[in-house]
Amino acid sequence: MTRQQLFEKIREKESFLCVGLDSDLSKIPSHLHKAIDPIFEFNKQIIDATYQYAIAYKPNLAFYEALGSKGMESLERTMEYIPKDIFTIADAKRGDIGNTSNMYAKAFFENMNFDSVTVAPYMGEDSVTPYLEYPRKWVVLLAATSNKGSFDFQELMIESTGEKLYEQVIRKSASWSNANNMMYVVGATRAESLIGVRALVPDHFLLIPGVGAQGGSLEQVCKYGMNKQCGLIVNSSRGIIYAGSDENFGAAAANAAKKLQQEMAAQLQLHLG
Ligand SMILES: O=C(O)c1cc(=O)[nH]c(=O)n1[C@@H]1O[C@H](COP(=O)(O)O)[C@@H](O)[C@H]1O
Repeated sequence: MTRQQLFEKIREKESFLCVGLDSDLSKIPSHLHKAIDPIFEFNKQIIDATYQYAIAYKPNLAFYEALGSKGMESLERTMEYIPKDIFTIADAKRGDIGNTSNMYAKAFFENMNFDSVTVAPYMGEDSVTPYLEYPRKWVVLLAATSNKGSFDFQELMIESTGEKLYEQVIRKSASWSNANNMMYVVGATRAESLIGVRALVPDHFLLIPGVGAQGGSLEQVCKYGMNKQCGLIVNSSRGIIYAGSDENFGAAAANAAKKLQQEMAAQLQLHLG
């Protein structure tokens, strides 16, 4: 999917909502355990319930890998089920030497047909560029993450440049070849960081996790992070998929997604008209 197609989808649906499929056997409603593939059954009903409000789905690989080959089958079925006009993010947070990254890129882009994959920048340019060689596919690079531990390294000041480490990550990676195929992760829990991020990458899309269960503010994220093409994909996982815990979980998820979508429509109106 191209940047323009993504923006058109956002306009059409008046939404920049990504539903995170962090689907956990211990949290899904108990009646689903009777199904042949409970995780797929759960995802299917979540997708049916939220599709009209969302522009993206983000399966978090940890939740599937934890279940071994059965989990990978659930993921494959889920990927087949997600409508083709929806942006997909493999939340895998990979990062390795170049020839291994080639294999990860093949796995996520060719084999599983994801539109994008989350990648950790710690190993530098040659660990990221293999993913960037795929036209219409995206790297979502971790920059300023939403968790408390993000302060351990990402906020460290680099004396020679006077910038924080995560700002260096963004500045440097934005100069790599095919960097147009890059998005950056910035946590909603640190919305004010978006001012500096936007100064570095005014046009790139940003993936913003951390609204909902982690308490980030959508309004603040839009105030500091929205650009002329919206430029934001805001994820909520637990706040949507576990909004309900019984047979009516689909309706509860739909309500939670609709509420966020309506807030997003108002923000799009406010900032883009
Ligand atoms: O890369 C991510 O998606 C991610 C980055 C980050 O900084 N913080 C973060 O929470 N995430 C992911 O976003 C999702 C957030 O889930 P909820 O807190 O339940 O909405 C999880 O799948 C996390 O792994």
